[in-house]
Amino acid sequence: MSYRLIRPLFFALDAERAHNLSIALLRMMPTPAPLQADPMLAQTVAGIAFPNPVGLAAGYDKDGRVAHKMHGLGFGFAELGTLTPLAQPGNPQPRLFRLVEDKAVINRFGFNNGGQGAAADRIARYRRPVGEGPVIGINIGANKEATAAGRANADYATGVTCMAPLADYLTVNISSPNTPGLRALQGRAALDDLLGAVMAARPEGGPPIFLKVAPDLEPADIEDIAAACIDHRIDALIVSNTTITRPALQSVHAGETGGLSGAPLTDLSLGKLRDFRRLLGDRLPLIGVGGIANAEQAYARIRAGASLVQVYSALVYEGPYLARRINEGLKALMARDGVRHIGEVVGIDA
Ligand SMILES: Cc1cc2nc3c(=O)[nH]c(=O)nc-3n(C[C@H](O)[C@H](O)[C@H](O)COP(=O)(O)O)c2cc1C
Repeated sequence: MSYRLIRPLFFALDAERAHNLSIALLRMMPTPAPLQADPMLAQTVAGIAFPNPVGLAAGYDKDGRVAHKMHGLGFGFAELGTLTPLAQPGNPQPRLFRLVEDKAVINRFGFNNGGQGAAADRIARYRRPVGEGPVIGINIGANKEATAAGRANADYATGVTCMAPLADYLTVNISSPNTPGLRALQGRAALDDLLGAVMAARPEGGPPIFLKVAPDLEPADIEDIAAACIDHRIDALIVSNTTITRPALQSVHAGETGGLSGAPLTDLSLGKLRDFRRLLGDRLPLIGVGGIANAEQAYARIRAGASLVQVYSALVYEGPYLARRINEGLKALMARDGVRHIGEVVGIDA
């Protein structure tokens, strides 16, 4: 059935209920056969073979309930989480808002999740050895109390130890705006301590470590983060999380507190990706996320320096087959430009 017909039913529900319904529907879907690598789109990034460059961004499947089904919708990889060591309820509802006129979302979930232990048991049931199943990233964060008490680093180290055996890659998320104090970890001294703790916790032969940053960064922050990533041998940088800024918005929910994502984030995220690419060249793979809703935007992000892209908010507006459409569209754009493999255009417009 076309998503255009079902969308009004979802939009009639409160946004968090609609989200939970979509997860419930995916859980009922049989586990799909492995996705074949697409010869034009497949790439190896940070040592991982990605069948195509379009991934599911963190936050949709916080507890790892459906990450192993997303390749059935055309996603080349799925990032689950953010998971914290201990379960926590997150902020009071309502905490998720659709800004329909703006094709945007505001959320202030605050890392609601069932904790890493429960998720680890669940993921272990569907996890396949590297190369035999879907590419799964696990995004880790710190509990609210630990962050408030200045013990966030220990939580990240715990996350690495607990989740490394189950992940193709781990993402250190220091960029959610809904845990007070979390984004302060992006400062140079704090980041050095954090990344030191994370890399020390990574087991021998463990998965690559990615770092996910906010779009609300000054040029000096960007320089510090880039330098810290190189110093600590981070494997890839994800740019970006949601913004706490409010570009001109139409929707009645524009004034809600939280992180803004979707269409109003496109240019901001693209700009920050360019800034990182300018500093880093091809020394560190970049993953572009923020306001990507079609193949043209994905292609622009890749040409600006992203080896891979991720989407979340646009799924709300465009439906579950968005990844498949972006991949088809990417191939059409590449054929138009005489490009035979996606790797040829990474950073070509940087
Ligand atoms: C409802 C919602 C929840 C999110 N939760 C997380 C999260 O737990 N961890 C994280 O790293 N990013 C989270 N994000 C951020 C997304 O992964 C992504 O970086 C951001 O939304 C920009 O992409 P988009 O414009 O395609 O949505 C969340 C986004 C939304 C909309």
